[in-house]
Amino acid sequence: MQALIDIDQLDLYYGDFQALKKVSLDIPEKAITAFIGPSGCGKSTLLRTLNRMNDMIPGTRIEGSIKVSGKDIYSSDVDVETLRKKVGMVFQQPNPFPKSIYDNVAYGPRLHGIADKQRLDEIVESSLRAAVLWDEVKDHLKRSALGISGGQQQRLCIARALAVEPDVLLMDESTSALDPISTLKIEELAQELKKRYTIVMVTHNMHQAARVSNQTVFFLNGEVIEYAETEKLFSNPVDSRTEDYISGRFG
Ligand SMILES: Nc1ncnc2c1ncn2[C@@H]1O[C@H](COP(=O)(O)OP(=O)(O)OP(=O)(O)O)[C@@H](O)[C@H]1O
Repeated sequence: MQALIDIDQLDLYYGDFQALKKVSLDIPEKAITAFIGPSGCGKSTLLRTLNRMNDMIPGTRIEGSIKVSGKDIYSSDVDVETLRKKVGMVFQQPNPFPKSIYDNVAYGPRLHGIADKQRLDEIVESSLRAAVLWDEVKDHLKRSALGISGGQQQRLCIARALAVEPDVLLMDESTSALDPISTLKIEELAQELKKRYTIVMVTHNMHQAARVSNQTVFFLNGEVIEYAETEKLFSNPVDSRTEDYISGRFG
């Protein structure tokens, strides 16, 4: 598989505190890569660097490089809005806008200049279908997004991210606020989406990483300890710290 994201010797500092240390990873396209590790090991920090969400945190500094499709995303000529269109993100808590279901999905395309009603209708439908939500909401697209269930809201947030045709979908513990059935739906959805998108997910749930991902990266104190095919990492880890973590001895 070809690497879509190439992280090279990445250091990240919050002020004086170094949260990521010499992280180097190749993330393959059209597959699911899971980041696991104990609380505070830097999983979310690394995920945020991939679409420069960390730019919003004052005092953050990085060294090293991240390339997406061969292009350094921290180079001075990169337009961050364009990057975030390409590298979409879904958060831990579903965060639909206080707007209709339709307007949530149409929001990004409108922002990027699409005004034609028929074109927007098509995008809204195809995005909701891709997020496996269409059948549940198609008869009340004008209703508030805040009135649907948490699991539906999270799939709506995925549809909203897909509406701008990203290459990469970042999922930051996107099922941790959901019930088991909604979680399963998102996991099944991720399996479908990886046929078209590159997915990087942070999860606290090792079973989830083992169930859904193709590759798993284990982090400790801001460092990559082990990166392998998921099956291999969980069945035959090379590093004793990985083994201790996956067998529940710490974290
Ligand atoms: N905005 C910030 N300012 C200062 N330090 C931060 C900031 N965000 C995170 N950190 C620190 O950076 C380290 C990595 O945090 P991060 O949230 O990336 O870890 P994580 O592995 O995602 O943890 P969790 O699983 O608990 O979400 C932690 O020590 C954390 O306290």
